[in-house]
Amino acid sequence: MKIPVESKDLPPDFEPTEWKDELAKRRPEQMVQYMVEEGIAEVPKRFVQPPHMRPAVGRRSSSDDEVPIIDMALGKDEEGRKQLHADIARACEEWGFFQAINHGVPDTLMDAMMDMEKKFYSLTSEEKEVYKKRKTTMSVGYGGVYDKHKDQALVWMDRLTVDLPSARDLTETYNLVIDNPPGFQEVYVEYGKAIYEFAKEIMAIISEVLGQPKDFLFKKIGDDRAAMKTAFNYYPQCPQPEFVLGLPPHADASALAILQQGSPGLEVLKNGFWIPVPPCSKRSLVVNVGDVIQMISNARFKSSLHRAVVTEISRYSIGSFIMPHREIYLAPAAELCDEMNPPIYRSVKYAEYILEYLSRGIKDDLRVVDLFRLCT
Ligand SMILES: O=C(O)CCC(=O)C(=O)O
Ligand SMILES: [Fe+2]
Repeated sequence: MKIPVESKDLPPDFEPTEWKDELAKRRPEQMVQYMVEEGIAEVPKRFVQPPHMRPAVGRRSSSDDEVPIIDMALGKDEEGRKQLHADIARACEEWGFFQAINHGVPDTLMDAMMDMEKKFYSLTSEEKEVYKKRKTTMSVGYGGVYDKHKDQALVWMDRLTVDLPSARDLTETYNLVIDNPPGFQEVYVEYGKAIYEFAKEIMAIISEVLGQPKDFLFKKIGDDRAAMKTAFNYYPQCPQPEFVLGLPPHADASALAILQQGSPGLEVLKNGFWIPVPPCSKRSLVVNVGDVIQMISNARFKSSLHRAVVTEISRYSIGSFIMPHREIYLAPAAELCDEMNPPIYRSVKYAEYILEYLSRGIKDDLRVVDLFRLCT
């Protein structure tokens, strides 16, 4: 199979995009996987979360309220489609999250991608380090995340991020090609396309739920200039999981996120409690609304805070983010606003939004969308 876009060195006058700060180029010995393989018995101080951030705080104990599970196969006939629309509307309004089953992404492709992720993390440190040195235009590469804010604890996670060449502005040709482990890129090209198609289907349904044509949301994020990147997250086993977080509470800056998880670890905040979202079947996909859809829908659909906790067992997840083109202006859609429902956000260029998102870190309760709220 042909790999569509080659990795190249960047020209000397190249201006990196705003996403460049998302992945931190940690030294090899600072990678979580490396530390764990060296056999540490205690979590280094830089990774210890302050008491109010630790995983046990605010975790829901009873289990009466669960993230909705939505059967995409309902959409096959007219009656079922109405039900599917109603289920997705409710999930996006109340939770901003749902788990999808019968979503159409082939089982074999999901398994193959997860196997490739595991193979990637089984490479030697030297082999993985190659991907820190390759230059790219987006936040793609290999490293840690959220390292920029010195007053915040480091996260117990290593990440490899790639982007889907067929879903991006082709003027940006410096994407990361993974040539080791062999076959990774080929599997990703197929997997990424299938996930992207699924995400477009969800956006079409959300558009119809909003009373708009199917391509409404996709057009709002730039049509063929929209992008998708995929993060291969690795949360190595932790000797003291009660002190750390794999990912601290955050809302996604994308339009949608689609997550494949190998084992439990994801939690979503609802009514002040952290609610675990374990995979509801071996190949379910978690779908969540990001800040972009919250803004376009004028907050009808919620981009909810979520986090990843770690355990004594290693965990892998694969998160794909559908994002507007950087030049797109985000704002509540005029079609969805009127006198009774005036826009609550001002318009902002997506590139500017990302700069804000990355400069804030995750220290406090501030939601980036709130920075663009209009005073009423
Ligand atoms: O791995 C997970 O469970 C969560 C990943 C996530 O929220 C993210 O990558 O933004
Ligand atoms: Fe997330």
